[in-house]
Amino acid sequence: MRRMSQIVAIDQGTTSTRAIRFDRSGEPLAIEAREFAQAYPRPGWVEHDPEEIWRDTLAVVKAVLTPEVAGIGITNQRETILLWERTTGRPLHDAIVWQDRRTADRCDALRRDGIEPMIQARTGLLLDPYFSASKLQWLLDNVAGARAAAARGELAAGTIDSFLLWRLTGGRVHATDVTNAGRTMLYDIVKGAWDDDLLRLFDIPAGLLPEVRENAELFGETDPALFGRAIPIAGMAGDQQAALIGQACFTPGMVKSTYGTGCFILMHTGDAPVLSQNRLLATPAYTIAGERAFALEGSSFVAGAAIKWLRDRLGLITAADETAAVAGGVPDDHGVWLVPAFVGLGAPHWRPEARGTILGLTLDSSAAHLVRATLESIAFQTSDLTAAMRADGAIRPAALRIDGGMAANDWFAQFLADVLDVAVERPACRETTALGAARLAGLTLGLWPDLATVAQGWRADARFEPRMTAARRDGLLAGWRDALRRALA
Ligand SMILES: Nc1ncnc2c1ncn2[C@@H]1O[C@H](COP(=O)(O)OP(=O)(O)O)[C@@H](O)[C@H]1O
Ligand SMILES: O=P(O)(O)OC[C@H](O)CO
Repeated sequence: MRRMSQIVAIDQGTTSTRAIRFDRSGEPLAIEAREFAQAYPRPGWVEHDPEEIWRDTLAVVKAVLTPEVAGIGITNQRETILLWERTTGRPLHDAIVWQDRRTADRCDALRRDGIEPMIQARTGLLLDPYFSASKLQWLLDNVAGARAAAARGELAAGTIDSFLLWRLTGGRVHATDVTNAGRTMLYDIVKGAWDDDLLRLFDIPAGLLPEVRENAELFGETDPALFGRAIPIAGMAGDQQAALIGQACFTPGMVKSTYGTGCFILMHTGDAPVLSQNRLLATPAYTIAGERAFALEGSSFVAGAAIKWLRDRLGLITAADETAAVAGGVPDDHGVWLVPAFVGLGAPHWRPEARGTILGLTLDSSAAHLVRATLESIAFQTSDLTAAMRADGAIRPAALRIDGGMAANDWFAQFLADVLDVAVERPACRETTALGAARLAGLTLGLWPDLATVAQGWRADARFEPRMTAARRDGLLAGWRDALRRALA
């Protein structure tokens, strides 16, 4: 019999569902991906069809699965929430996606009631429709029959990890992990438990929620009817925390930034949460073998989504990877500024009502200037987040480790290093999020003995040193602040 020494990671992201098979050295051997539909039923609303996500998950896992696979790790877009029937597994409604702003008024009302300090102290989060709690309350209040069925104990709620785990185990396991629980706004990250006061505040019956587990443990086994055998599901984490693990940021002060649909920068802060004074989030980074780690997070909602918008809505490019050459083909942005507040602004502003803004157009502004301004804006947003981290006491990191779809863009990576005045490193394995989920499952199954061994497996393939003059950097950042002020006005 061949040795089972490979792991399949399921990476259920905002725009695609992927499965990647990794070998014992953390090398990706096979990858299968499916893009899926984004539904925008009203302005500011974003939904996903859970059945489509499930079909894609099955298809991508089947495409990469071999007899050598010892286990599965799951990582997922965070906060996105749904309700399903316990008996049939049938979702009651489309999943409400993390970008969805429909509960902005509810969050405003709670802020006016002075609830935010209590929420921050317990959950590390700030009052914003981004998190799951107000979305779950919306589902219970607006889907016909949902509240009554929940009261009868007929429903389960969960983030996408939890839904996939339920389906993969044939409806036997209703669990989540500490990183996903930490994004619901219903979980006390210090006590490590669902919070009764928050459940009451959002009117959510405790019986709806999954059991919360550590990140590297046996969550269950796949229903043999799905893949022909029972495969252990041995690791789980939200995608940004999985990327932190895939980037081997295991010691306080290490920092990674992921540029997928949005941009999420996480700094390891050790074994206790650091509550931000500068509108960042404190969030569980991972719990492994009883050891808890926390992170300080800056979340901005739009990164690659802006590139997708240039391609799909404006038609200025035909493929995302054209943007590097287009931006590099003009000497500067020609005074064009874009503030990518397409779904409001996340950290450190938290303004759900803000909308995208373009400034500084003249008759000789070109498509290339707008493409360049879009890439620049994503680096400027990162700069605002690292400035907030410094204001919270973080020391300047030795380097910023980047990943996600946009990290492939050399022009962007160089501009980011220039604007931050920090070296930017890109790992050899670009599928960092999936690698993190694979590492978790491999730790459970004994493929890797500990985090130190995992850290030895991290390699950079490119390093971008800052080379912009301070005067130019300061000028650009002053221009960005002015554009932001106008977008927020
Ligand atoms: N070379 C590139 N330059 C800029 N953006 C890119 C490039 N390649 C991919 N992207 C963007 O990255 C995003 C996809 O990244 P990915 O990490 O797969 O996202 P997600 O996990 O959120 O679905 C897309 O929005 C795409 O527009
Ligand atoms: O789909 P991504 O990779 O942009 O990640 C989404 C985040 O988890 C949202 O919090």
